[in-house]
Amino acid sequence: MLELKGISFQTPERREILNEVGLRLEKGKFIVVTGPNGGGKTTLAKLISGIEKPSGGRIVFDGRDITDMDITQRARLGICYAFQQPVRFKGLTVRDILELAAGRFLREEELCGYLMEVGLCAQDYMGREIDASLSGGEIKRIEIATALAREAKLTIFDEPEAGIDLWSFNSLIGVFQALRKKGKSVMVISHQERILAIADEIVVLADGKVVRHGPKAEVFPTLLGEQKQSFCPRQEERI
Ligand SMILES: Nc1ncnc2c1ncn2[C@@H]1O[C@H](COP(=O)(O)OP(=O)(O)OP(=O)(O)O)[C@@H](O)[C@H]1O
Repeated sequence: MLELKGISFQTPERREILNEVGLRLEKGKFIVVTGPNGGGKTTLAKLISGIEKPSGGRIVFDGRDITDMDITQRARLGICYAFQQPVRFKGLTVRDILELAAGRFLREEELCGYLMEVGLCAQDYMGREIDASLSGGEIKRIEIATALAREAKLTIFDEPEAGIDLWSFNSLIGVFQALRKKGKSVMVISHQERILAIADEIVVLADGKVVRHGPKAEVFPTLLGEQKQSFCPRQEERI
């Protein structure tokens, strides 16, 4: 359903962030992208969602070349990106942003359903404004509920575990599993062992390249070994 063909990205200063990344994500799969800080994971997510444009390569989604499409066109095709740092929208309520995400009016039981999935009581939160009065964890959960309401074919979560407590973390795992059950594709950028453990596939991105990609059973054990050795993508160059 999603195919990245030789995707490269350079900064305006011509620093290479991604170098000919090739990747295939099948429908209904749960894929986790991991790797050292600064490896290019968020950049990859921005390229898929259309926030950034690649300096080389093509992106194909559901058989269509989307490389030149903007973020809105890609969202219409069913690509949703949940940000690492959720956005606060002054003046809009939780109900408003969930309805904006769904693209229609939502009945109370639907709102309840989305908010319950992230452990929030609809009665308490529906009318709340998305402003500084909400805690970081609440904002994060609302962002995840918004991603659910979009019912996108592909949802990309960037470090969704950041800043949420253990209880919410458990419901986050439930959210991923629910999406997979519905046949949706999910790409999660994460360093979290428990998220890696439920992946169908794991991609390791380091120094702008895919250094490993395969079924969880193959990649996960090697990853644990690498973490213990304090993984360094440039190790070979240093030897
Ligand atoms: N527009 C830009 N201009 C300059 N440098 C950039 C730009 N975008 C990304 N970078 C750099 O590219 C590298 C990769 O960034 P990216 O955010 O994709 O990494 P990441 O793998 O998501 O890291 P982390 O695990 O720390 O979130 C970083 O060194 C970052 O500073």
